[in-house]
Amino acid sequence: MSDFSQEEKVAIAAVKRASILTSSVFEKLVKNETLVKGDKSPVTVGDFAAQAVISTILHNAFPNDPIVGEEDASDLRVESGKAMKDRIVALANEALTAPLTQGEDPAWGVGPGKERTADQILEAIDRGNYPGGSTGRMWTIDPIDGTKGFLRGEQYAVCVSLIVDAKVQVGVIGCPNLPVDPAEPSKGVGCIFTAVRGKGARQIAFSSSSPGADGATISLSIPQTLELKDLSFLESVEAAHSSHSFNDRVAAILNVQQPPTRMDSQAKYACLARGQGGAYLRMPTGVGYKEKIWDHAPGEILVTEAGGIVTDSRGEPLNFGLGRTLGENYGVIAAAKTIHGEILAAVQKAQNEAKAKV
Ligand SMILES: Nc1ncnc2c1ncn2[C@@H]1O[C@H](COP(=O)(O)O)[C@@H](O)[C@H]1OP(=O)(O)O
Ligand SMILES: [Mg+2]
Ligand SMILES: [Mg+2]
Ligand SMILES: [Mg+2]
Repeated sequence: MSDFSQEEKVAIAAVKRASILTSSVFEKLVKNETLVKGDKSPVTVGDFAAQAVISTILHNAFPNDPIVGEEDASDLRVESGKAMKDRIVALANEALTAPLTQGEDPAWGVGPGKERTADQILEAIDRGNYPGGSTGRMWTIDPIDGTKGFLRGEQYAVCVSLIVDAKVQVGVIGCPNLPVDPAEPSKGVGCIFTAVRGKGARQIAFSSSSPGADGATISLSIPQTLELKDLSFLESVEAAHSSHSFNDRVAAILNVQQPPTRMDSQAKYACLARGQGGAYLRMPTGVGYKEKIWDHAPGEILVTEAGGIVTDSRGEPLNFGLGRTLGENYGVIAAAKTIHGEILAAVQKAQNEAKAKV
């Protein structure tokens, strides 16, 4: 059985190249480079180009593995999408052809001379159309998680995971805008979080030449001594994505004294894994939205490997084998092992109160 070290290495390289791309796109993003998708959410040239880069690298390294990616290229295949398509092809090629860095293998389809045609870039984006399921290997890609945070210049994440028989085995999350050291934000931003099942979770600073090379890699573990009153719930910035008022009620039940920490994207899972906040609560707003597997698979393994527990509000593990979504939305509760049970009980109490009101 594979120890998944090669998969982790490839995923880190893919996330790093895509993160450099998205950072540079933000600096140059112009108004006509964002579209609104059918579900009203925004998508930028950065989302499409980053998915093309990650999909190309994964496909070169593991040609038989299917991919569940957030984006598809249909809006780029029509005449009105031509200008965006040209820009995306240029951005993806810039990222794919950048010089090799330590540990990268030209067989992954990267390095000078590895330009792709426009058709190959669109094909790479559309390779993310796998419907998911409960058996076999599959990768997930969320090229920009928290696109609204990205557009505000705040937190977003570049997210990749490998799922085998419905269980996440590898998760990698790039956070280009996240301080490397939360205690000293002036020290610089940009980190990659990575976890392999049974092998722990680590943070690697972007500035590091390669994992472990220069002391910029740290092992992550969630402190198990945090008291409930000192929690600061990690929650979405966007009130439409998870219920702020429900979290306020849970905080009151637990006598939490700190205000919540609002942040976009799976950076919330990453911060929890390195000891910030103490818990991540994501309860549905009641509009029937189904959570996507690419929005939780990397975060689930990262927090679990750092010594936390991730469940839904029934206390069940998240089910990554139901297709592209997690199925009916029972919310997400992630916290240190020592306090997860108490938070879960408070969530269920708040749910019962809400039910009694209707
Ligand atoms: N109504 C919704 N409820 C929950 N999550 C949503 C909803 N609409 C979009 N999302 C997704 O929530 C994630 C961001 O969560 P957060 O707000 O915590 O950063 C994104 O993947 C976003 O999708 P999208 O990528 O299409 O924007
Ligand atoms: Mg999106
Ligand atoms: Mg997302
Ligand atoms: Mg996204």
